[in-house]
Amino acid sequence: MQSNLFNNLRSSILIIALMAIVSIDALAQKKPNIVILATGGTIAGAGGSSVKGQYKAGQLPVEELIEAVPEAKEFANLSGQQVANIGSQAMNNETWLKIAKKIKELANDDNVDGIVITHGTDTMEETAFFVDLTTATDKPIVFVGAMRSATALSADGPKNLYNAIGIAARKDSWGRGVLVTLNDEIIAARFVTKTNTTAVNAFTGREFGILGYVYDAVPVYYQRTEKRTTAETVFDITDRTSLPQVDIVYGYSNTNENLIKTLINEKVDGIVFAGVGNGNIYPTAMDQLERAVKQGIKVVRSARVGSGRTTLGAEVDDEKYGFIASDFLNPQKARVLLMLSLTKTKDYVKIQENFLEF
Ligand SMILES: NC(=O)C[C@H](N)C(=O)O
Repeated sequence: MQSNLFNNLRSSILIIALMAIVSIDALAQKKPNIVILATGGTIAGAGGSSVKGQYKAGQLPVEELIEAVPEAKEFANLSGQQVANIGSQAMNNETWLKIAKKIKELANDDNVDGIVITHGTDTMEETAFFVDLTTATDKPIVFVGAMRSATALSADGPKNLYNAIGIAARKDSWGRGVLVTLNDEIIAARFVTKTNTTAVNAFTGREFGILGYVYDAVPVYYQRTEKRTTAETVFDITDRTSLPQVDIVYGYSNTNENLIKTLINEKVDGIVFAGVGNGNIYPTAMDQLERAVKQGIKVVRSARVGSGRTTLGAEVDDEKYGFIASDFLNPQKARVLLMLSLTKTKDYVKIQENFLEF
């Protein structure tokens, strides 16, 4: 009698244990839900010939991009949403806000484990940095593009997308800020920049390199950025319908100061000067930038050089003129940070702090 009771108890414990193991196993095998947000670009581009360079960006819908990587369904549940279908040379504030708001919504959705954004490469670094600074989440957000159109011979888009989905699907990618992947490399949105007009290895992180590689959709990381990204951001665009007007003026020998006069007349909110060398400025342009600051326009000194730091108060006395030094941000990225800074403050000291922290 007693041994019967003991046997019953033993078999029920066994059944419960077995059920627990089965459900833990099912949980472990649960595929992550990855959303692909498509915005256009060469990755969705199509042309008349597979061997001629001519094509049009932003032609294929997101469903076709997903159909090109059926292998990714082995490790992720995929769904797609079309936010835009443009060449990224046509990217604007309105679409930035649309993309950033959509990403924020998905990041707050418990059913979403990672987000992949297909985007043209021309302005990818700007959109990726904008999203990096406006999405408070630890979930993986991965930008991906291609240098060859979807109809080109040896198109790089499908492999890049397959890798991007793999990056977004892995727990290891959480809390690393917005990531960009092309050509098997993973680069932080904060540092990534396009440095080649046509090559498949068009992107680099300059002196900060890559965060890791992605082999057959499995990311391997070697470092992380110390800069404040995603979860550590202070910027929020949820309620915004527009952004401050910030323009870039390119520096060169004999810079035409009328370009700056025009911006002053237009009452822009900020000017990024892509200076020569360490952000240096032609004398008559300097006079106009001084005038701009006096009229309440925020001026950031960056550099046209392509690498290196634009340092505070080296050949230009920034404190005297109220200029902000861009540190390691290139002009187009300095523009993004100045725009977002201006949504929070007009204090140039605080804006300078942002350029050292973000
Ligand atoms: N490779 C590319 O994606 C270039 C294209 N013009 C774009 O930015 O949309």
